Amino acid sequence: MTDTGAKTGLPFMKMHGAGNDFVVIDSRGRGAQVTAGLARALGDRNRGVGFDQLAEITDAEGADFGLVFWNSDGSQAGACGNATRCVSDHVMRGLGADAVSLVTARGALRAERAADGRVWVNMGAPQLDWGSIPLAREVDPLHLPLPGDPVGVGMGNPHCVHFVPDAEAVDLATLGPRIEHDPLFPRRTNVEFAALISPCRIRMRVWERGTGITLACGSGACAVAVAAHLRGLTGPRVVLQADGGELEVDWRDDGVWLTGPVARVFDGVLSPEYLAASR
Ligand SMILES: N[C@H](CCC[C@H](N)C(=O)O)C(=O)O
Repeated sequence: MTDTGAKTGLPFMKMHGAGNDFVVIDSRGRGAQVTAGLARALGDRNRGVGFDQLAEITDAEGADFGLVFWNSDGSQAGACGNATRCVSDHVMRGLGADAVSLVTARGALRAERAADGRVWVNMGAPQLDWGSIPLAREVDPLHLPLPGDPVGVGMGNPHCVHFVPDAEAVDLATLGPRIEHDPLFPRRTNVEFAALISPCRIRMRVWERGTGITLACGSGACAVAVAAHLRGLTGPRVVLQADGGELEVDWRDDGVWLTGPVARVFDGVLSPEYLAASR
């Protein structure tokens, strides 16, 4: 019988990458455990555990593992760079390896441990055509027809990147949800505000679709780096200074590589009563 945690509860890990925080549930060998209802309940920072994303590790054919991502509003996300890095670190430790292959909604990805302990993931090529981002109609993603002349970038999930002189001066809590729900984005969007510090350093702040303001966003960092390079502001390699720490992005021929710190904070067990009430 599949273990659903009804008797013994459901183990989880709490992790973060540059303050972008995650609950991770390992469902390998027992089938999917997470529902939209459980994601919403667990995402509540008062009545659950609290997270920016919930990542569920699954079995995957032809790869070391699979990953499914949930936002705290119960919606799914096609990509999550920082959770991918955190979970890859955990799986590499288990395997005693310095590289792993994984599968997400985006397709096959690869992650590697760097000599300094940070974890790289190749997030794949950016999606730069309006249909794949996706946008509601055929417009130029490099100059979206919205206030502030933002750039649209898909990294397996949609991003709307604004370049501003001063990221601190942006009213993210007001603008973020307004742009997230703009009709130009049929699946809503993640929203970034970025200020150029130098040709290899950018200050960024992010409003995440389905979650709100977060301290960092890996796919968002990739989207900002891609947008900045396409606009001729930076080279292909850039450091992104998020609220919770630094991420580094290197846009190479084989994809957009993202690295940064990873941390496993604690392990816990969701009680059977909580699971019964939340699923
Ligand atoms: N924190 C994540 C991105 C979450 C994106 C999610 N909010 C979406 O709906 O696309 C990251 O490190 O890439």
